[in-house]
Amino acid sequence: MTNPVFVAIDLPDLAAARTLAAAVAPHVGGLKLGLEFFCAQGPAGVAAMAALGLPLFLDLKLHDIPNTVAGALHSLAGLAPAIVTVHAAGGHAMLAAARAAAPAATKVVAVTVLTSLDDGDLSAIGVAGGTATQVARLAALVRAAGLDGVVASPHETAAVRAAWSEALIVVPGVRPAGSAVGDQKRVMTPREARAAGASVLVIGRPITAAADPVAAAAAIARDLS
Ligand SMILES: O=C(O)c1cc(=O)[nH]c(=O)n1[C@@H]1O[C@H](COP(=O)(O)O)[C@@H](O)[C@H]1O
Repeated sequence: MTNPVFVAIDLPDLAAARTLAAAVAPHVGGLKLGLEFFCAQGPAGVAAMAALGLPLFLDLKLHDIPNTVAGALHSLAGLAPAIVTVHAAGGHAMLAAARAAAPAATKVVAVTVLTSLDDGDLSAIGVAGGTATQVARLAALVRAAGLDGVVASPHETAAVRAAWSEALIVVPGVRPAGSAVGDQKRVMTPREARAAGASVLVIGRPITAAADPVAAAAAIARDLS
């Protein structure tokens, strides 16, 4: 079975990112590059990381009017990432435009409710009903717009899987027992998240901030095998 872990290389420096990614590569299934790396290194940096040969998840969480999101995806097309992210809250037209603009081989997934938010945070931005209800609502919207899947926390993964069996469910908020939760609010262990139905586990600091990142990645891979 393929390793479901995409390690989040949240670093601004290309040399450091390459060194870390190359070291943990034997123990992960892919690399995730997000805003910290992209804002510092841009598409050229992404291409340099792609040269390491692992599947690449480009997490830019695009959220704008449909024309702009489509344009951003056209601009990224040469990178041909395995997965890209947009925000589900951008609405049906934006989601459909994103899918249409991305290369066919790129999976487009939409972030539902960030794993750093809880029910109180949602209420503070005017969303009533809690995280589970909001994730279910947005996952249905994402599916109707023709996307490949969603980003959701481990807490909502089983419900999304039950409602949408073929979805690519990308799951951050993953914490091996004993690792610091940090700014994440809806978390589970790697095994629990996979058992709930996750397709991809996004894991950053429990690997990258560990005293021994290679040992941390290897331990997670062993635990999942
Ligand atoms: O889209 C994401 O990858 C994402 C969505 C979400 O709701 N929560 C979330 O943490 N992420 C990303 O997943 C990674 C989690 O990193 P750690 O908290 O260090 O494991 C970060 O790169 C976040 O940008």
